[in-house]
Amino acid sequence: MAQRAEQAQSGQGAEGGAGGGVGDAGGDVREVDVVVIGAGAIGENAADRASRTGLSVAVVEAELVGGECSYWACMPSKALLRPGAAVAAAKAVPGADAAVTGGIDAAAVLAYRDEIASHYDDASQVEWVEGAGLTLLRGHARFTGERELTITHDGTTHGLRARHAVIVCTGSVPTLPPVDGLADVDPWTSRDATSAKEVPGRLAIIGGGVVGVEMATAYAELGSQVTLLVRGDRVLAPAEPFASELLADALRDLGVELLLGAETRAARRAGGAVELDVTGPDGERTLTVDRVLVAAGRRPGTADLGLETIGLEPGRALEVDDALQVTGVAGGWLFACGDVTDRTHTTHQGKYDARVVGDVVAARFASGSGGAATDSNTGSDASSGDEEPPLAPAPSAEAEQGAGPWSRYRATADAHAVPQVVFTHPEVAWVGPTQAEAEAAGLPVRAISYDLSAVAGASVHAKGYVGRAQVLVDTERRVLVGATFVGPDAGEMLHAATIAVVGEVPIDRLWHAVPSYPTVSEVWLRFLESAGL
Ligand SMILES: Cc1cc2nc3c(=O)[nH]c(=O)nc-3n(C[C@H](O)[C@H](O)[C@H](O)COP(=O)(O)OP(=O)(O)OC[C@H]3O[C@@H](n4cnc5c(N)ncnc54)[C@H](O)[C@@H]3O)c2cc1C
Ligand SMILES: NC(=O)c1ccc[n+]([C@@H]2O[C@H](COP(=O)([O-])OP(=O)(O)OC[C@H]3O[C@@H](n4cnc5c(N)ncnc54)[C@H](O)[C@@H]3O)[C@@H](O)[C@H]2O)c1
Repeated sequence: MAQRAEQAQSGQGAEGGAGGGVGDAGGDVREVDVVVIGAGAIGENAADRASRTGLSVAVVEAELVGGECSYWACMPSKALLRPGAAVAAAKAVPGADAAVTGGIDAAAVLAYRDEIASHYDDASQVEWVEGAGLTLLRGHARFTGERELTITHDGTTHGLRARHAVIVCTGSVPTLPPVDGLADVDPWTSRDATSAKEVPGRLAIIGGGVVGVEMATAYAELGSQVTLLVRGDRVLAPAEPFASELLADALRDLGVELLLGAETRAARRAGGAVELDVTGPDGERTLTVDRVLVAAGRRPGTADLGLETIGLEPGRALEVDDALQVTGVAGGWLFACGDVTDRTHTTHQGKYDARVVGDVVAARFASGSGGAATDSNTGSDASSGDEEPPLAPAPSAEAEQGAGPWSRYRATADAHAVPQVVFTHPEVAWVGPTQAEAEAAGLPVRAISYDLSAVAGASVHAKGYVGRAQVLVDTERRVLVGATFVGPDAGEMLHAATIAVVGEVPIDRLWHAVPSYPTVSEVWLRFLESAGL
């Protein structure tokens, strides 16, 4: 590990990497085997895996190591959402409800959020990167040609050359919809909403996607009067329609004003407040709020990456194949994973792609000098000491060359079994296609739906439990292709479905997977009974 780091740091000498040609680098050029651009969760994992056959790997990061997920997305947003779920869970159990005597303490929630976001300090993640034997380079990376980059940090520019491969993991940035005057009212993006220091009295949210519904839930529970402006006819449009309906009811119960079919036309300041002109099914209306959160989607982080120097268009997503190699660039040296590919939009699926691309790079460009596996959480040697030998062999060029779907070298699940948990109250969790998507793809599916409140475990879990689940069965292959769960803690029920879908477990075999009594998971038994078993 240490050897890899040293090689990278002394690259301009020991590794024979000195020389010009790397943009405006002033002759100061490092050379490593592999460069990873972006040290978000995805870049960190790709770099760690890529280093497993002894390749020297440098990770370049312009902001905080850990990326969006750690400081401005998954972790802080869940910290804002968890208190509301915990209070609601206690209030739903007779006897326990008496213990809830006050409302949510917004200031304490924001302090808890800061703690979960490591107080916006990446020291522990830097320690992990260094412990894994990777070289961290602070700065903004830009391509200047094939496998060649410049890194700009604090006004100084250095060159960096990858001997074998570059993996782009630069994530995504929020989009600002073309609403007249919106940019002038200092709108919040998801970064501002997840790192806010105070709770606005009146909050308008533009966009009813994942960020919109999660932040509407969090801020309503923290005490804001929230208006959710949804362009389409339902919230959370990628989910099953029944999930959108249950979620819309829950948001209204929380006091969120839902404006469906709403188009925001213009925004302007009005004293200390903001006015929004909104057109909807009931005509025109002007909304006065204290803050506007824009949650209208994201675009890939490729605008300022020098893509034009390698024949790609800046601003566009990097298209990749199932080995995460960028298509449209010759030479087999460019890879990408995470949000920047537009192929995955969650941390867990991006990290799956990162494991695949890391193994592909480790196999294709193996230096033969290493081969020790590291634990991606600790950076420690997983194969040292008296431990049992690993059950899976280290990446190898031979294995990768013949690799097919569902091998560790191909991100096959991206097209079949992507799990998504939306941490609203109730949670909405699904894997695989929706019924409409499956039918559009020509799959012979039958949907089996069940009211979760009718399961014995639900009556114990919460009085007045509200939830519904649905599985999609391929009637020809007799396997599950998708599932959706809506209810308290529904996200915790999802992984069983993901395993059934990925494993293509026949429903006749699933019959033998007996859910424990009295858990809400007993719904699995009801599904199979409804299928005729
Ligand atoms: C509010 C919110 C909540 C979310 N909640 C969840 C959730 O609960 N669960 C979930 O699975 N997903 C969630 N997501 C999605 C998840 O955050 C992303 O899918 C994930 O962060 C993508 O990781 P990434 O590494 O591709 O990008 P990022 O995390 O954005 O990392 C990219 C890194 O690259 C760096 N970078 C960019 N350009 C350069 C450059 N030129 N040079 C050097 N460095 C550069 C950036 O500084 C950044 O650190 C959420 C997203 C949002 C917005
Ligand atoms: N729990 C999680 O896994 C989680 C949580 C938050 C975000 N994310 C990810 O982050 C990404 C970004 O989330 P997001 O919610 O910003 O994007 P999104 O694409 O999920 O939703 C954006 C929504 O905004 C709407 N929209 C676009 N322009 C609009 C306009 N002018 N007026 C009104 N509505 C408009 C779109 O129709 C869409 O419904 C997503 O890919 C999501 O998967 C994941």
